[in-house]
Amino acid sequence: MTFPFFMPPGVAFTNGHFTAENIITKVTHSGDLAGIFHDQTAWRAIPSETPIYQVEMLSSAQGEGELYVGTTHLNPGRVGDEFYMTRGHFHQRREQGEVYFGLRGSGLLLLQNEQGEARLEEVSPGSVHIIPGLTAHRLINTGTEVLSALAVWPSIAGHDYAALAQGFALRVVLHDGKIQAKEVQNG
Ligand SMILES: O=P(O)(O)OC[C@H]1O[C@](O)(CO)[C@@H](O)[C@@H]1O
Ligand SMILES: [Fe+2]
Repeated sequence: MTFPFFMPPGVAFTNGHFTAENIITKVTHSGDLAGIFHDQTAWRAIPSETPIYQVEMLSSAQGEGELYVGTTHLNPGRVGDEFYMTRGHFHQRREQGEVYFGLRGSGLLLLQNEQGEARLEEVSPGSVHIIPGLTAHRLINTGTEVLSALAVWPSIAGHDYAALAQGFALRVVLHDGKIQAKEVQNG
């Protein structure tokens, strides 16, 4: 399924018209991602206020059956040989899934189940991704422009970062000019 439309950053479609008042914007900087990237020396060399990604979401209702919608804009870049990525999370309510729609740029969606089995899906304009329940997810920008993806998820899902304190089972790096997924031995 390919969507012909592209929602520019900072403007959202709600109740049949575009408004900007009811958007919540959260920027994640390099300094917010301690321990996330493999090469800690390279990470420390990046100014902590360097923006890595920004999430704009609609301040919709909370509660059973309610949905959040948000767009993640992930900058291009690497920490050492590892591509910029989101922190990644399971949902607090593990059984809750999520849908991603690729809007701009090119990258990967890293999906990992509770048994530690990981897989990657390519994200590009028009791509659609079903994130099943019980599955951690992380967006990775392997391109040279901003990677933008719209996400829809249940407002009761919540974010469990602690469950991934050991990190994901795969890291995506640039090696000999090629994008490579490397298995992480010690998690
Ligand atoms: O919370 P993370 O792992 O930094 O991911 C960024 C955002 O991506 C989403 O999964 C979709 O926008 C949000 O729930 C999340 O806050
Ligand atoms: Fe999520």
